[in-house]
Amino acid sequence: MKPTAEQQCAAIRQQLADYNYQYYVLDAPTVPDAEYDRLYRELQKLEQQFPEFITQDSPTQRVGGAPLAKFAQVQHRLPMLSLDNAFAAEDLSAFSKRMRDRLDLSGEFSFCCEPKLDGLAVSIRYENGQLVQAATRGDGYTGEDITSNIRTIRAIPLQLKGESIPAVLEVRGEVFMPLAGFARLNEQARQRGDKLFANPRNAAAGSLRQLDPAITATRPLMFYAYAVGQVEDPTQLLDSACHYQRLQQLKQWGLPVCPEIQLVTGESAVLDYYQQILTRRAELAYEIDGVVIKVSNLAQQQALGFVARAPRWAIAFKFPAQEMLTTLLDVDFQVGRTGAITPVARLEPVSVGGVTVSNATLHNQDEINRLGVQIGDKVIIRRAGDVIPQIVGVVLEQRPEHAVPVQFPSRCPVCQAHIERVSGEAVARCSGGLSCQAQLKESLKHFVSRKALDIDGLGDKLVEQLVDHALVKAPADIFALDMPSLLGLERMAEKSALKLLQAIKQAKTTTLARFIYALGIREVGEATALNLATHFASLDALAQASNEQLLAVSDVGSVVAEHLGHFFAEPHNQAVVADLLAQGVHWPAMSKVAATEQPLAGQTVVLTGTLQSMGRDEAKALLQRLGAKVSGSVSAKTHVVVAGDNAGSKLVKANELNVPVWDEADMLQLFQQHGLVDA
Ligand SMILES: NC(=O)c1ccc[n+]([C@@H]2O[C@H](COP(=O)([O-])OP(=O)(O)OC[C@H]3O[C@@H](n4cnc5c(N)ncnc54)[C@H](O)[C@@H]3O)[C@@H](O)[C@H]2O)c1
Ligand SMILES: [Zn+2]
Repeated sequence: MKPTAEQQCAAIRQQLADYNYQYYVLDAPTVPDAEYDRLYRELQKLEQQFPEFITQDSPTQRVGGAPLAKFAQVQHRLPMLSLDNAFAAEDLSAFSKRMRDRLDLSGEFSFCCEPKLDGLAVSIRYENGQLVQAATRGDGYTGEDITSNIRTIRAIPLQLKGESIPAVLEVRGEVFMPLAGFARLNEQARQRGDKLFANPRNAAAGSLRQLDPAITATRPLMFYAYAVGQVEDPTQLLDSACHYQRLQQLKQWGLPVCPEIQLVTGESAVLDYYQQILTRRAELAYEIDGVVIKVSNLAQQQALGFVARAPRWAIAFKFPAQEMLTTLLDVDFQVGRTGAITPVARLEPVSVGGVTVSNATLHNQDEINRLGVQIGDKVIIRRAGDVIPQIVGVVLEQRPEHAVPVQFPSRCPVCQAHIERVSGEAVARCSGGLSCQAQLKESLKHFVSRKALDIDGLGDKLVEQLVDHALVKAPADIFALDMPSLLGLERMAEKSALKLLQAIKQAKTTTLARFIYALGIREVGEATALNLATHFASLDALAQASNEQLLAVSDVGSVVAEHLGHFFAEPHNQAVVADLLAQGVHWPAMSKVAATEQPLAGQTVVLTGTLQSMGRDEAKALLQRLGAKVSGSVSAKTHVVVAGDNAGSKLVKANELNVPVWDEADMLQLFQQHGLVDA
């Protein structure tokens, strides 16, 4: 039987009450705000249709949650209310129209536009400029006494400064946790194996509502004031001000106020503000979930007054939610270049922060265990700023009966080799090496990439085809490719095959640094490869280097040294290298310059423009071997500027300052003289 409207209302109210309790009292919500908001709107709609079913305790009529008994209680002299929400421009026009009708006004409103900080509301009471009490919002009428905790937040003055401070001033604002602090706090918790905070709001609420203020003191909390509550002020300074001016006044008394706040006229300016803040959302140091639009004129505010749980003169214009609920459809296991197995969540596509998300990384087995996630679960996806989407939680209450635990494979899904997990490391790896097609493909993609051997026209798709057709089983096979084998591939015409063979031939001439990088040794990036090349000057010297010799290279620590040692000790890798050399891969010989032979010692050199014979980094490394300090900007202290093609302002500056200028040939000549490159 279909439930009646009254039963439906009751069921939603109960569900929202549970969510409220988890969110406000426990500081541990189980569903994203967007899910709460969806259900809330459903209730609002039902209640609009059937006003007879509205109850006093409906979440649409009340604010927040009951204060925790473990804190002393504080009665708010003026209630601390919530805000109505707008989700689209239409909601904003409706808001303006409602107010205009009520006030019988035809002109535009002055709106104070403020970021909607995602933290928790607090009230701070100053008497004669001294902080005497602080409280949470609680249920809007009664809050929790958190005075000692608030006193630990350095941004909040204990004593106001300046002139005409009211006898009593109740400041309202948001306590929140900046994103950097949130990331740090969670990283520490992860290292200790503790539970993580789902988002900065929960972290702020959980940190502030501690019985022990010493704990609060260690948490990176911040505060911005956004309103004035009760005032007793013989000078009546605040009475004649508008809301925006009041905030400016609070700032003068030493209270932090958000610098993004703006006073604007009319609705279209509000939309501009919304857009502008939305564009900059990811740049802000703290999380916001929208903007708050307030009528700034206090007489108008007064005339508009309040409804059940929110003022009529303000609205929260929400941004697209950064956390959404969706379903985990499956987990795939991807094999990376070094064999690392990464579980990837396949999700029911969902729009998060304005972008459709259908995959999210699950990192590793530890992460899966920590989340306790099962296939079929409802999961919370978070996508904040440019950070890749994450699964931050599971809604256990909504786990379906058919949910199945995620089975981490014991064999590589591609080559069936054993998966190894080094104790103390979170990563599991396929032990197949280059005999694993997945690792082979990723290694080859790396091998031919721009900063490695840089083979033009050998893109990812083609690499996969070459491996799938068994034309390439190791990097050296690339150099054995010929016309007939290439023409056997789909969509490969003679002309492009010819071009590709040409590019492959050209790539045989490379540099030692590129070659080392191309080998894909773990944690040996471009910069490290270059350092190794300049330091050892030959592949043999590098391959035979002892651990101590490796550690002597700048940028090489014990982990990298160990990876290098392992790599070159492995017969399989020795064969890969030998085959490449046998195929004619080569590079200009480099001789090690004796330490005494440093003709550029003590000189500052600036490189500018495009070089023809080598990259900027290579030139820099060679200059450094000759003793030069390579700098990025030209000054009177510069000894030489090396100008390649299209040199611009640095060359102009060098000429202005009479700094000697070399062209590329001058530099090459010096390198040749010292045997750094072939003549
Ligand atoms: N996930 C859950 O289970 C769950 C449960 C309950 C509530 N919630 C979330 O909380 C919302 C309701 O909470 P609420 O009543 O605190 O309302 P709200 O967060 O939507 O808006 C009111 C609050 O905004 C804050 N605020 C931030 N910047 C402000 C500014 N410049 N001026 C004025 N206020 C500012 C204040 O703390 C104020 O109390 C819901 O819409 C939902 O998103 C989620
Ligand atoms: Zn494998």
